Amino acid sequence: MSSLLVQQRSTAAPTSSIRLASARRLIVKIGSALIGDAETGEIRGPWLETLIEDVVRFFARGQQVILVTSGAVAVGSSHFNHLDRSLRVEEKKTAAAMGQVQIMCAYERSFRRHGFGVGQILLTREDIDDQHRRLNAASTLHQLLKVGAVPIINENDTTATAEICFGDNDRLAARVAQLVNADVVVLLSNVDGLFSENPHDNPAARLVTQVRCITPEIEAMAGHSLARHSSGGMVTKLMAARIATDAGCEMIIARGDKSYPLAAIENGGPSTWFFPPL
Ligand SMILES: Nc1ncnc2c1ncn2[C@@H]1O[C@H](COP(=O)(O)OP(=O)(O)O)[C@@H](O)[C@H]1O
Ligand SMILES: N[C@@H](CCC(=O)OP(=O)(O)O)C(=O)O
Repeated sequence: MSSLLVQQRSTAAPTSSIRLASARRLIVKIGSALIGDAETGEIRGPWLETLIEDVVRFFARGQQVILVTSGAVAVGSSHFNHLDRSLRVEEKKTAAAMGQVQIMCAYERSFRRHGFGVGQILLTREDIDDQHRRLNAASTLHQLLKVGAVPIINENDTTATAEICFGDNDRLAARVAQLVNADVVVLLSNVDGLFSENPHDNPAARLVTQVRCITPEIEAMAGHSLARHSSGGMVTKLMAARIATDAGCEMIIARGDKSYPLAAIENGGPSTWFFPPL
């Protein structure tokens, strides 16, 4: 791998802090494994509270944050624990319908403690592809921010079919960034960032800290996910990076499962930054 692509963690620290603090509008995407406990599917309430404290701190500095959250299926699947097999499509949709209420209640309760309201927006790819629907979604997002409410987006898993679904919230987050001219997309995941190969397959894989061009060499590093309720692995994260950076937006992949995940990035924790083409 080119040495240009792999840089030391220490050089990223001040940059991450300044870059995140100077973003006017950020999209923060939360992967399924962060919000729902992998075993029980229960919402990781104490962790969520620390994420919300991070987000509230960003708003206090005059920044705007839009959340894109996964986890409806992971959390709602606990209602199907009696089935000793993976869920069928219609069961997943049902799990999503139930889990979505649970995760939104948790977000709402947590933000309310800090004096913030929330607004739920459920989208499919059609909603973003169609100009009228896209403009309606954008208008609602802007209005929510205007009244000081935090927009919380997920894919509309109930109505999405194979033809019209994103299937993963990585690309949805990037398309939302494009829609609202965000400066940075943060994908909070279960790994430190993009590695030279899947670190679960090879513990010696190296973290790529900066990507300035998504070359075939970079694409070849990305594999799929083994996690039960996750969708795209690194493959869809790279697709998201292409969408975001082509729209002039920076993108970060970082591990989000520890407390205060955004502060961790600002403090120079490991991550991969993708930059728009020069
Ligand atoms: N090159 C790679 N670098 C890092 N992770 C990789 C890579 N290739 C595949 N993966 C897998 O992608 C997973 C992250 O994607 P995913 O499980 O879909 O997360 P999320 O639920 O946050 O979207 C990692 O846990 C890892 O198993
Ligand atoms: N819309 C689905 C999320 C699908 C998805 O992208 O999951 P993930 O790969 O964990 O971000 C849900 O809420 O369960």
